Amino acid sequence: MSKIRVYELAKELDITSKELITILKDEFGIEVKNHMSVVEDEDAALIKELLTGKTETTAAVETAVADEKKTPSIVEVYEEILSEEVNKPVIKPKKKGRRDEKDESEGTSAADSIEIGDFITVKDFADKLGKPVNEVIKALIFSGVMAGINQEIDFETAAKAAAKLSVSIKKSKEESLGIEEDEAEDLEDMNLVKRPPIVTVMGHVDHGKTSLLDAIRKAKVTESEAGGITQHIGAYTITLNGEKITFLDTPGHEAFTAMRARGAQITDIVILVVAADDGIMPQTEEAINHCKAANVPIVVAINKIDKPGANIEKVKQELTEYGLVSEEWGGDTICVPVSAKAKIGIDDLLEMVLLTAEMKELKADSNRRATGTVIESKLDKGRGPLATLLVQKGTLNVGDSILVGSTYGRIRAMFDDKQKKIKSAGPSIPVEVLGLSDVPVAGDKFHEVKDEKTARGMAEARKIKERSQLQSSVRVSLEDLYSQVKEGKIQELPIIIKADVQGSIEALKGSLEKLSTDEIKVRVIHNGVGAITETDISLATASNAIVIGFNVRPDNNAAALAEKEKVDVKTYRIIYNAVDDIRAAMIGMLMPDIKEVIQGRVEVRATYKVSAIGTIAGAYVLSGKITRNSEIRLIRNGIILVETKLASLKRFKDDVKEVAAGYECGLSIEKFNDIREGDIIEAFVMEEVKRNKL
Ligand SMILES: Nc1nc2c(ncn2[C@@H]2O[C@H](COP(=O)(O)OP(=O)(O)OP(=O)(O)O)[C@@H](O)[C@H]2O)c(=O)[nH]1
Repeated sequence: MSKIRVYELAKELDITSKELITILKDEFGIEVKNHMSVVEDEDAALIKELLTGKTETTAAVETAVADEKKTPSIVEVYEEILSEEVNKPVIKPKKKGRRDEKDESEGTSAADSIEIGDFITVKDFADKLGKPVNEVIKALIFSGVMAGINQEIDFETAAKAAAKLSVSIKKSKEESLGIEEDEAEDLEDMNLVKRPPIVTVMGHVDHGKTSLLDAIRKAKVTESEAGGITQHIGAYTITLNGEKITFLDTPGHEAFTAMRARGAQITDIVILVVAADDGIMPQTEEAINHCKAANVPIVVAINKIDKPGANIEKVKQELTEYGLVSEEWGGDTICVPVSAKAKIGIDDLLEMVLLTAEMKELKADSNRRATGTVIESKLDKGRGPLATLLVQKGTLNVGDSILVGSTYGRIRAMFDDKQKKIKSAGPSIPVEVLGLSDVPVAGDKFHEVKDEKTARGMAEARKIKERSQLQSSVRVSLEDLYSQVKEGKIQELPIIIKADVQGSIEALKGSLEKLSTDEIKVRVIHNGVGAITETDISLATASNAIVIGFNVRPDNNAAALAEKEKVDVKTYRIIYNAVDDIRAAMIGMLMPDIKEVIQGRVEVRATYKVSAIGTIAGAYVLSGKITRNSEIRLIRNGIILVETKLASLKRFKDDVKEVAAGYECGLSIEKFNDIREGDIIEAFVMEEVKRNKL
């Protein structure tokens, strides 16, 4: 293998030897002594690619920015649109497929329908449309994308803008870079063959998810295949009676929801583990709701049947309350009694999984270009970015070029779940791959494309797009529900309800679901008693739902996550108000509202009974502040017990106006004496907020 010295390579790249040594160490994990050390040719090629890649991206961004400054600036176009709006308040949409008479008189040859590939620059797009660039940029702005004349836009963005210009648009086969996402294509395809099911294990904490995954792996992998210990790469495949099953081996619903939140639904079947001595618990219920929301079939593993307290029939009874009626009782839910510990029923369970898979007729074409999803990824010091990919269609081979989210690469090496080097992997097979330019994000899709240059070009175009669209992700919120429905962005309003008692949930659920109209369906996808938790927020993120709390509050982690993910969380004390708000939001009549602003959180650390006054709390301000005039609510285990005002606020013996975070205080609450150690007092004020005008 040929080699190049550090100083030679540095010269070629126009950087100093010292800079190159740092890059070698930090980005590739290659330690070299000095400028005379040698670098393998393959490594040198990768470094060159990395550095030129970076320069090209920067150059592309700079060109885009420069273009925006030249003809015409986006801001100018935007201002023009605004002034047009003022002079001409009603814009009549053009009839689809018909040319505008203005167009006719000026003699522009506007097209009725055009074909483009996966990506196109704004300028080329305008040429194809036969429209002035200004007009195209305007249409793009109306579809929510700010793009300069030389910036590349993808097919989807172009399609939206074209629709605004009443031009129909098709993907051209020749210009397409090879991303074949069209599901319909597969249906027509004659090459479909059976593929293994992809299974996730879910269930309540300690019900035995990990033990079951281990039991399956040990029973089936080590016994049948030489090689022994399985590496954890996020997924593994087992064989039963010549049939394969792929397990995603991160148990629990976090992984499942995280994937769905990124739009990746990879699980075909869920094994729901329920401990026979414990029955259905809150996380079992959550898992059931996750599966229902994702429309994934469940096979129930009733675990721990070796335990003296095991009661299989009781579990089946409880399952019926969630609409899962076992087969023996005339339903269609398969329940298999197992013991992960005593290794009972494992084969039965796997057979039932295969049976369920057979009913689903899972098929894929293994002869096409590979596509699939990233299961796990990490940066390995020595080997660079590593990713576990689950192939979903086609066959992935060593040497293939792939685009993964906004990273790319050429597969240098591929390993199976036993760390055995392999050359190719077909549908439903997980593989660990080497050769990506960066660490991809779990849940991202990958696509094989024709060559590495194409992969890189597309990855860079995606990065630019990501930057320009960073702000504009669509999240459902009551404030702009109406406009989202009108624009056809959503047809369903999924809601998660958390409340202090089951009775309120039932009442709220009934009233809310009755609000459904032809245009928008209101659907409660999950409900539960207790505080709003992080899991509720991640389910909301994954399902684009809003969260309604009735007499309960989000805990700290949930509040932080909701803010980060921009999930709309609304809390109410009166059912009527909740129903009224949603009804108003659906018809675009949500009025300016009074919004509460949290001032601070205070923890009760001791209580004293004083006969003339009642209960006094010794408390500590955890965050923000509390003031004498604050409105307050007393929260115990996430549930609101009372909402009222303070009767007194003291520091030592003195009455004070406010106490800040980090200080202790004494307080009593108006007409409320049941204060206990550990209670949280939330101080807030009400402020009027303007809602978005429609
Ligand atoms: N007797 C008995 N114990 C079991 C069985 N399966 C699991 N356990 C025990 O139950 C406990 C919890 O099992 P895990 O596999 O860690 O449960 P998990 O659902 O993965 O728990 P988390 O990962 O914490 O959510 C462990 O102490 C296991 O040894 C079983 O079939 N029988």
